[in-house]
Amino acid sequence: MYIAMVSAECAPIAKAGGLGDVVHGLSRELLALGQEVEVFLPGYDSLRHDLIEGRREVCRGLRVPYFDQWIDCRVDSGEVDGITCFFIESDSPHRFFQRGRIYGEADDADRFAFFCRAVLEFMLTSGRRPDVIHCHDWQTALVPVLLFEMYQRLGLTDVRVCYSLHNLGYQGVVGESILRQVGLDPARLMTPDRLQDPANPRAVNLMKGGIVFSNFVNTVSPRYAWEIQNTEQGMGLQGVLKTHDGKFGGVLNGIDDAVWNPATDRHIPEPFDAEQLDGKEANRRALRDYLGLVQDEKPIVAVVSRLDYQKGVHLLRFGIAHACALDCQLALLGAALDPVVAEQFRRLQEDTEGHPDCRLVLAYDEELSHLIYAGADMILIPSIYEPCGLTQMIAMKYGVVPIARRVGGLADTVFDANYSDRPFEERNGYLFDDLTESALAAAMERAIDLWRNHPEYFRQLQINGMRVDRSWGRPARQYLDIYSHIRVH
Ligand SMILES: Nc1ncnc2c1ncn2[C@@H]1O[C@H](COP(=O)(O)OP(=O)(O)O[C@H]2O[C@H](CO)[C@@H](O)[C@H](O)[C@H]2O)[C@@H](O)[C@H]1O
Repeated sequence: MYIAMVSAECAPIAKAGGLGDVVHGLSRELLALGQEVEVFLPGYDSLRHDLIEGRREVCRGLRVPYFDQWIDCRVDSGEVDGITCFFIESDSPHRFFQRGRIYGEADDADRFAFFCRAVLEFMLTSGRRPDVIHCHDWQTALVPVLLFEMYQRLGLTDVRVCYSLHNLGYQGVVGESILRQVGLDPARLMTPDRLQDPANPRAVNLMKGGIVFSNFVNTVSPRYAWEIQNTEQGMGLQGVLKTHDGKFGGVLNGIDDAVWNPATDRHIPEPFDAEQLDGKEANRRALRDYLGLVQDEKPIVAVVSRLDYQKGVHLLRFGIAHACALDCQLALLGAALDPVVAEQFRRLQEDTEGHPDCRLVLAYDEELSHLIYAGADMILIPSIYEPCGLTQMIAMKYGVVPIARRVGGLADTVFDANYSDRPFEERNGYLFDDLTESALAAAMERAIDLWRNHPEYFRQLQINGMRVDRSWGRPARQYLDIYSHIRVH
């Protein structure tokens, strides 16, 4: 089968968060299963060019319609970890993808709408006829709309679309001129059963369009699939997801075990695995040295997160203080896009400067994240909502015990040490329900108490988490079933 991944991110060359990991890990696994996979990305200037092999121009002067004009594009191809990627760059004063970063620009919707039209135009003119286009999140939601409203008639006849929702907090709600930009007719599409936003009848909801026009829609865990159909977590899209229930499901993400494997990880000083957990000790020491924490036998509580509303930033701030109050060591690695949140954490960083047991690194640093996972004992994940969450899965692979809120994919992967109905061998962390400081504090106290007073049980929790197969094998086969189900032949 020929699968075209269309995405705003692909790790490690263009990653802002978990979406990049998923596109990379799933594509690699599909290739390993003998499928033909190509990934289509914007040609950002911020791409990690050093990690792209054999980059070359494959198309110049691709005319992509834009309102009643067109913009010339250039398409390059290159290999990333054996995956063939195409990079679409616009040659116009808009400099859509020459902004030094992936997201956060005032015209993000225009940029990605343009990308959607450009990808289809490239497929059409280069003779590509994927069996399935797999799109991700709001940025690529216009692909199925354009395909069914326009490109099927132009020649992409038997192409079908699988659309994955990674985060309903970003739906792409914008003015209707976005439709005119890509050549679609607002009068036809601005209806309650198509692209009209459920809350604002004058606005377009791009994610809703992706849901309506795709052949199959999934989100990234079964629990989040249920939550977004049945609770406020749907953020206004509950109705449309219910309407399209027959083509909707949850597929739990995997993690790439070539990247996230403590036995082979090149970024950590001492390899270890579930059978040789003692190897973790050298990594704990290395982490303390790297961050300038004192070498003291205290539990290391970590945070590795985008510092975003979704991740429960107010509880993270409380958790940092509480870990210190409980005489633990604290290592935070986080980056904030929102200036208010960035300022809050910058102040916290200032306040904790020089503290022997507390270090906040406010940056995006992939390598340091490996060392933190390898050295930490526990990780805080107090998310307000969590479609799947890779952090807890990576952490557990490295013998880190998650302290997480019971939502979305966290509820599907973390099983409470004390209160789970699962056998002890499957329990691997601590959960809390209420979005309150006291609920987080109680879970932290249970975890820290076990670490201090029953180290042999704590070790067993670590091992339970490490033993679970979280590779892409199973999810990739589930996606293949979906693709086979929707493809034409
Ligand atoms: N400052 C930093 N430095 C280095 N690395 C950092 C970092 N901050 C975060 N990371 C890394 O980024 C990834 C985060 O993945 P998540 O799935 O937890 O979150 P995200 O919300 O971005 O993804 C969204 O999409 C994914 C994929 O579907 C869903 O799992 C998730 O629930 C949804 O919110 C992890 O690999 C983590 O190690």
